[in-house]
Amino acid sequence: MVRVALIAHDDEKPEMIDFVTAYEGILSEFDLVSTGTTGKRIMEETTLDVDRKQSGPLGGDTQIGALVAEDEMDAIVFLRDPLTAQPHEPDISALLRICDVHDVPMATTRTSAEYVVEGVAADAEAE
Ligand SMILES: O=C(CO)COP(=O)(O)O
Repeated sequence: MVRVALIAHDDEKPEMIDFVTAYEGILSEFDLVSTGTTGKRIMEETTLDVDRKQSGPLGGDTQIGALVAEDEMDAIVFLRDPLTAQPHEPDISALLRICDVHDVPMATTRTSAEYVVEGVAADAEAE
């Protein structure tokens, strides 16, 4: 099963909902994990089921980073707000870094999210 994390900062949550709605068919085949508020929104507004971790500022990015470190994630969609400083910036940087260390693809924009999700779906299909 393909394992994908879905994370969005507040300004990007509408974009995340739009993205997961458009890709609901593909994403419904995946094991999904999310930070707290993003996951709540996704479950309220789509039929997708996600494993909700803590909200980002309370450690959700760190929990997802731990899954990456344990080789339990195949891809991350992280729609970051590039224009607003976050109180938990060190946690966000740590998640980016651990994805680099383990070569786990991370998409930080809508278009890159489409490529990454389509790519991991195609890989799964080929296996
Ligand atoms: O802050 C976040 C990621 O850094 C997202 O957290 P929430 O999904 O709980 O809003």
